[in-house]
Amino acid sequence: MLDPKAAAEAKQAAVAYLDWDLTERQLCDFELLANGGFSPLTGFLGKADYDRVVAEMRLANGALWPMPITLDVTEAFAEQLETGTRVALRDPEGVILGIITVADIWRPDRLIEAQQVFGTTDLAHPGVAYLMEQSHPVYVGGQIEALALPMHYDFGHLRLTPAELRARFKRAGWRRVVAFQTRNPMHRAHVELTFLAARQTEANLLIHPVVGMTKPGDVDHYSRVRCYEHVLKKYPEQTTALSLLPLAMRMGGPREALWHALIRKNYGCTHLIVGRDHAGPGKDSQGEDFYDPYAAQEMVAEYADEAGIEMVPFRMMVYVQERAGYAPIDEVNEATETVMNISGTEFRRRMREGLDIPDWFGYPEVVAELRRTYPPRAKQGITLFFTGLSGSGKSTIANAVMAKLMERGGRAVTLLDGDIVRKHLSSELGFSKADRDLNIRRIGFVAAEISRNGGVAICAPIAPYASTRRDVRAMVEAVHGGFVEIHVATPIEECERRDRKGLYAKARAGLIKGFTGIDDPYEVPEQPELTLDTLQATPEELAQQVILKLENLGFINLR
Ligand SMILES: Nc1ncnc2c1ncn2[C@@H]1O[C@H](COP(=O)(O)OS(=O)(=O)O)[C@@H](OP(=O)(O)O)[C@H]1O
Ligand SMILES: Nc1ncnc2c1ncn2[C@@H]1O[C@H](COP(=O)(O)OP(=O)(O)O)[C@@H](O)[C@H]1O
Repeated sequence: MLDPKAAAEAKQAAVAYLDWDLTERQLCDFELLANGGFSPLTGFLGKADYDRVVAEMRLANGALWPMPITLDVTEAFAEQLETGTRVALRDPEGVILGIITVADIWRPDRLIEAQQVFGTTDLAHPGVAYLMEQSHPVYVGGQIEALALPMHYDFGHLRLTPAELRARFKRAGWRRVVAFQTRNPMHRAHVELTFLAARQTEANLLIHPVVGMTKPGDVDHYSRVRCYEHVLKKYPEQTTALSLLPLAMRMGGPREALWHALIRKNYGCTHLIVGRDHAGPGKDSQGEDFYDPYAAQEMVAEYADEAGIEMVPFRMMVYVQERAGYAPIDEVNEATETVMNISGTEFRRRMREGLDIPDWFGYPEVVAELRRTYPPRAKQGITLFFTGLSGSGKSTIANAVMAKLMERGGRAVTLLDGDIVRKHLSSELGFSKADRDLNIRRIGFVAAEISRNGGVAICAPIAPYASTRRDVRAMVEAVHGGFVEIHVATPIEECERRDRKGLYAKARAGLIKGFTGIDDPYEVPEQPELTLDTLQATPEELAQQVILKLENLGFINLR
């Protein structure tokens, strides 16, 4: 980090530089480059460092470093760069955080990078998927000058930098510190295993959860940190600390575990707990593990001397009924003792369905916290997404469903009818594919916000393209809302016969071009939650079908 005077001068000079808006991942990487968490790195990797890191887990000078930390940019941006160009790196609000002096510009072979770093090119691996689908094609390497650390307004008191944490350990006389890495909420088993690890290594304990980017679908960090704060109270204050790590994980298994060890060393730790399948990416597209579950432990143990930090293997802790307490699984006699455990998948299922979580598994405060964040379906926000041809009956049925939901009460209901949206939100848009897609994405954005806050969004556009509908589903599900796609499957002949607005006649006469179903496509939904036949039932009956489907899916509780 530059001192305040130098930073002010650098900021002045940066007015003349090119600007790059850091992506979410780059922002995380920048923070650890700037605060020393990624020491010995002092910038985004250049070509020679990158090549050797990818091939051998070492920088060009031989220092151990397993993960490529690169600044990926677009082709258009790269065209403006040459060696020596200085670029201002900005956060999403436009604040200049640092300056990179470009040393290398190259186009990496991302298949080779994926294969070497993750051992696979399978897109089911989140690290590979990010590399292939989200990262930009050109890499830029160079030293950075950091002017400021990214601003965080949440949990500021828990975000200690490496220097701050080391100083804290020093003040407290903590010479041995074992770090616990996690991206999940902590329950009793985690507390027991960290206790055990700290006791066995005669070390103090740092709970060091990742709050940068973790695996897509993980519990968001706000909720997790509130859980960690509850859990912290279970530990003796004198020997336990909690601090948040703004790392962007790659889910890279063994390489990632070694990377975690080097980072924890920078944060002043002497030991790292490495679990079974540490930083594991989940299952591959064949349903198999990507890595041997113990490869991460072996990797960290192998390089422990060079990394300057010891590996503490995490032993799976299970609840033993006869002991009314936890024990490492390898110390249990399964012939005479009853072992109990709830897997992560089973835990999530119980939360989703509002089922009981026993006290032996979770702390009631933590479970209550997670229930607030992940309400059961009957309390979740939902998006009802009607799709179908013009005149198929979307608005009519949507209005009837809205009335029935309002009559029940409970959730706030918002109707985003095609016509209303076209008038207010998308008034400047026409009916080209690009305009229709943008229109639907806007509806999706609003619906996701409504669902995020526990309401019901009823959408009724034509939405003719399957991929756009899929994107909207993903937007809603990303904020833990329920998505219910309802195909109003009225045949075109019937829509045309009704021709409520006279538009089909105009389209047939060639007065409207690109009319859906006439000379513009409508992709029939392949797996909607519900298909409605308007030839066989009245709007009222169809609305009632929608209500029953919502009950069947658990989104409303008629009892
Ligand atoms: N070219 C063309 N194709 C289809 N529809 C047309 C077109 N031009 C105007 N309209 C009128 O616009 C309404 C459809 O708007 P949407 O926002 O639902 O369409 S889309 O989802 O963005 O494709 C649609 O309203 P609904 O009848 O309520 O579906 C039509 O009245
Ligand atoms: N079973 C039915 N369900 C829905 N609408 C029907 C049905 N039978 C006839 N209709 C008529 O079809 C027309 C559908 O128009 P609308 O709801 O505006 O469709 P969209 O919003 O899909 O363009 C209305 O005039 C409605 O009265």
